Amino acid sequence: MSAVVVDGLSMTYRVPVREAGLKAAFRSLVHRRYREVEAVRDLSFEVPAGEVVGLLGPNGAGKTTAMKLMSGLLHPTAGSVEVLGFTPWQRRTPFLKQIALVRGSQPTGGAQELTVLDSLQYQRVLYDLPEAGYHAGLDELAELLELGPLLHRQLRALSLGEKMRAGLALSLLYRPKVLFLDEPTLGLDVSAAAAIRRFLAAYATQTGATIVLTSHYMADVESLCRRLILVDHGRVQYDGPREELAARLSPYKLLRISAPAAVKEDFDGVAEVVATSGVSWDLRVPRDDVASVTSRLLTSLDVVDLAVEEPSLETVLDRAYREGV
Ligand SMILES: Nc1ncnc2c1ncn2[C@@H]1O[C@H](COP(=O)(O)OP(=O)(O)OP(=O)(O)O)[C@@H](O)[C@H]1O
Repeated sequence: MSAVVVDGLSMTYRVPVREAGLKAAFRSLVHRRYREVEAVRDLSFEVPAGEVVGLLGPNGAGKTTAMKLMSGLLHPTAGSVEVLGFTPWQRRTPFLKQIALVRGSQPTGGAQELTVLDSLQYQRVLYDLPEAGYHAGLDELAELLELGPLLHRQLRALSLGEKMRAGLALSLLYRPKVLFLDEPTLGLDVSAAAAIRRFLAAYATQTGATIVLTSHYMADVESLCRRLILVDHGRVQYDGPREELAARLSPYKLLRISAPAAVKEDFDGVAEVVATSGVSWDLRVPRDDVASVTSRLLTSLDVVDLAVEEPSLETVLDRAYREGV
C-alpha cells in the first residue's frame, strides 16, 4: 500500500514585481504587477508504506514546495496528493496526528521561550497523548537523541545541532507514520550530522515509518535512501534505485589495484589509467568489461589488492544536475 501518492501536482507562486525607485513604489500601490513562478510542475510519484526515499534536486528545483504541499502547508495550483488516504491541505486532525514535517532551516517551531521539556509537554496536550505513552516515548527519544542535558533549557538558547535534536523529539513524540524531512542536517557539524543520521536510520527501522527526505548532503542520502526521486525545474527527472542512477549516468567503474611491480605500459590496451600513486593504480573501466579486465590483470600482474568502486553519488548527481538524466 502506498503511504504517499502524488499525481500531476503543480504549484505556481504569484510574486509581485516592482521596478526600483520611489515612483515605481507609488505606481505599484495602484497597479500591482505579478509574475508567475512555476515551482512544481506535473509531479507524480508514489511512496510505499515503510520506504525511505530521497527527493533530490538542485537549488530551486521545487523540493521544499513539494514537501510543503505533501504536508498540507500549501494548496496546489493543480493535481492531487494523498497521504495515508488524506488530502494534506484539508489539514484534518487525524492526518495531522500521523505526519510530521521537520525542516533543518527551522528545526523547532512554537514559542522559543519555552524549555525543551515544556515544549514536549505542550506537544503531549496538543496531540492528546496518553500519560503513560508520553513518558515511555519521551524516555526513549531522550536517550536516543541525548536530550537529558537539554530538557530544562529554552529552545531559543540551543545551538543548531541541539535545536535539531529537540525538533526531532517534538515531531516524533506522537510517532508519526509519515515523516517529511527537509534538509535535516543543514548547517550541522560532521558529528552532529552523523548522530542525526544514525538516529533517523534507527527510527526508520524500529518504527517502519515512511520517510521522504530532501538533502544536499550525500552522506544523508547514502545512509538513508535506497530510492531516489530526482526533480529539476519542478519535474521528476529520475525515479528509481540509487545504484541504477549511477549506472545510467556513468558507464564506467573505478578499478583500484595495488601492484608493486606494475609499470604504466602494463595497462596499455587493457584499461585507462586515471591516477597513480606509489604502487596503487586507479583505472577507468567500462561497466561491462569489469570482469574481463579484472581477470586479465590478475593473470598478468602480481596484484596484492583490488577494489571495484562506483563513482561517488556526488559525481553522479553533479552530472545529472548539469546534463540531465
Ligand atoms: N513563497 C514563495 N513565493 C514565490 N516563489 C517561491 C516561494 N517559495 C519558493 N519559490 C520559488 O519556487 C522555486 C522552487 O523553490 P523551492 O524552495 O521549492 O526549491 P528547493 O528545491 O527546495 O530549493 P533549495 O534546494 O534551494 O532549498 C524557486 O524558484 C523559488 O524561488
